[in-house]
Amino acid sequence: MSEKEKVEGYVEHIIFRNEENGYTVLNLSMKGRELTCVGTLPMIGEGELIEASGDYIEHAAYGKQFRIESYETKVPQDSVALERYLGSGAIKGVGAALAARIVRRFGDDTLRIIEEEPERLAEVKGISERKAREIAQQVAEKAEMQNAMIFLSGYGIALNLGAKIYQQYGDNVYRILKENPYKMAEDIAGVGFRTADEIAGKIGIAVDSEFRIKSGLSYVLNQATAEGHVYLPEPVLLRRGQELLGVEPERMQKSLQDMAIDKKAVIRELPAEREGDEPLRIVYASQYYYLELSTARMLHELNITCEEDREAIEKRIGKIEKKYQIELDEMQKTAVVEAAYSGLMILTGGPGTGKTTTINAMIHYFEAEGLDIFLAAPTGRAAKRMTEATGCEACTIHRLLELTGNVDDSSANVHFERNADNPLDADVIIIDEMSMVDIHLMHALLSAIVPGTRLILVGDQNQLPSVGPGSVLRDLIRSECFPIVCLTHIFRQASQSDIVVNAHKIHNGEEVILDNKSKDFFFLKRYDVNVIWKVLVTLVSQKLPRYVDARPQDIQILTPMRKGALGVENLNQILQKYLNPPAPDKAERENGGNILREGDKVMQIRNNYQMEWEIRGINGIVAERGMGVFNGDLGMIRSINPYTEVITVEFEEGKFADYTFKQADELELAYATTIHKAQGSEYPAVVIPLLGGPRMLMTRNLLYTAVTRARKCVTIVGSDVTFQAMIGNHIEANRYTTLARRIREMQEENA
Ligand SMILES: Nc1ncnc2c1ncn2[C@@H]1O[C@H](COP(=O)(O)OP(=O)(O)OP(=O)(O)O)[C@@H](O)[C@H]1O
Repeated sequence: MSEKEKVEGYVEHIIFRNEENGYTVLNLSMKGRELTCVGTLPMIGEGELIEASGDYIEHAAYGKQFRIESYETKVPQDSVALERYLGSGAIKGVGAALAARIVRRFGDDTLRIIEEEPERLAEVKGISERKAREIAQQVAEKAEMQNAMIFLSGYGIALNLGAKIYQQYGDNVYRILKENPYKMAEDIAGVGFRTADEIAGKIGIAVDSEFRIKSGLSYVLNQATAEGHVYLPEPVLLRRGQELLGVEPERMQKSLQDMAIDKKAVIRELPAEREGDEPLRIVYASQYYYLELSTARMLHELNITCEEDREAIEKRIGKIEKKYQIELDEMQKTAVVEAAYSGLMILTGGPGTGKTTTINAMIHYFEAEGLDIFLAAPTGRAAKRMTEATGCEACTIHRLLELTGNVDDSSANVHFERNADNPLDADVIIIDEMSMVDIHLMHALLSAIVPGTRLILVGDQNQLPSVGPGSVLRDLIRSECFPIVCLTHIFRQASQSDIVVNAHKIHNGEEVILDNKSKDFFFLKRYDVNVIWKVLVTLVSQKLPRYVDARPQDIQILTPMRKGALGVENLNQILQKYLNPPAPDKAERENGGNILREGDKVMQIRNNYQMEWEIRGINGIVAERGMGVFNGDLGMIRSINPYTEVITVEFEEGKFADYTFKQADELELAYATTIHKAQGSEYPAVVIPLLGGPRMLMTRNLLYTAVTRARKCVTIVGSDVTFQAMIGNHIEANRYTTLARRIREMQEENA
């Protein structure tokens, strides 16, 4: 390895800094000479003196630069530099003028005074004794932090991570790292088991250390929830643990017991499936055990029967049918009766079986009773669809529960204003698209509902399960503890639609005829990726917009995967190239390796409840303002302004939202999206490229979800073999959950 070069100088100017990873470009002033340096220096401020080592590199555009690998800040020695350092903003409450006065008073002795006799700073006009102590403390803290960073970098910890670790532990950092670096995985966002394990390896923590095993097992349980499981069977946990840690199962079992004693894990037994077998031990990360348990308890409490006269209910339904000129079939009527009777009821059914019609009848029924009804769905798009279908305002469940604070994609760490202390003030709550609700959200929802409020849960249990852990809707149905109405009849209008008919066939594993005689279901057999790409472009840009009378951006390509030739990432590159190529009048912005360009179709990829939008009328006058752009919302980039660093996106209904360049990572090109992402959404026309893929992914369920996203037309482009294989592939990624069991236990206990 070549000898590292060393440079020393003052940070003259910070040219650029990426706040997320601390990557910084700065000008270093070195005895009259200036040098551009680059590197990870998250905490360095202008005016600070640093000694850095690294090497010189030649950048194609910017010329000679110094690449910093490691550095140390130094306290400046001469009074001019010291004045600069103190006044640079590095010390809170000391500006340039005050720094000048301090240095004028103490000259070259300034530093010694600050370190050894800080009370004397009060001799300077404008500095009280208290402030003198504060300044001294800050200087000392900076020095301590510097030492900690040097210590951490000794274990290969990058500076930005080091800063986070130091922020969390302060002076305890030395003790914690030497004793149990795995604690970091629990305490610090961005440090997982693997990072902690790597550091532990360098520190020399034993492979079979208790801390390591416990942290590893917690990590495995956590990973399992990311796959949708709520618990793991002990043998699965130990096997995965062994793969991760390289430790024998017997050794891990002991740690597992300790975790249970420490309430980090809960161990339970499931009765053996076959007589004579041992019961199966299962392990939960504690919070999930209690999530299920209290969800089951709250469901049980809501599950009451209202005192209503069946005949009177049916009479009222009759009146509604007359008034709204609908004729409900027997099952639909039963659903409305059950809804009137029950504290909690479930309505399920596939596409076109009349769920929406039934919801509408329920709404009319309860409205006629003078009851307050709230409607909600798990995603913004699903809520919008519910609003359109019912003519009543529906919102997201998060909004219903008045989410506050920071939102990430998981529902795990969010705070809701509506909860057990401040429950929802409604007589009836109807939730649509229940298949997308995970155990966290269900728990939060139930916490905000008091017995006496009717809860009606509507969904299609054959859609893909929720992204988050649990399979709530299915478990509720499986428990057989609640009134359920399952609609199965496909109504006349719906039965003329091959989308609906084929969706049911796919679900039942029946053969789908691909003769292209349909008006709304097409299959284009193509087996060459290059050809498929071309077909997709023509379909989206020319054929389908005409066929379904929609704009090209309303045609949605849905693909099973993110990676690969027909994955989201690649398809978006190709479609962008053809549908929205670069042009001199179209501004662009690079975003995480991709280009965002004026005219691009984009998707918001996380819920942002704080994002402001406005609907602009003629002449740009604002007609309406609001907040919130949601995961899955689709829009078009209308402008990119490099000077104000703003990207303006027009979402559906003419809602304009301004993104700063920093917020651009909430946007993704959306010519193609994954089928998973499209859950709960509908589009006029859907195009599905299919050409092989992993068997675990290419399931009947996935195809069913994709097909049922289309309102007017489905076109599948690719291999009929893959298509048929998907219909035949009924493996469902089984989720380890015990909600149904807990519900039944709750019912038995209270019987
Ligand atoms: N009782 C009924 N009599 C006649 N037609 C009906 C009846 N119920 C529903 N329909 C018709 O069947 C079609 C599908 O109904 P609806 O939209 O309520 O079903 P859905 O289950 O919500 O479907 P999807 O999940 O696909 O939105 C609609 O055209 C609707 O008008």
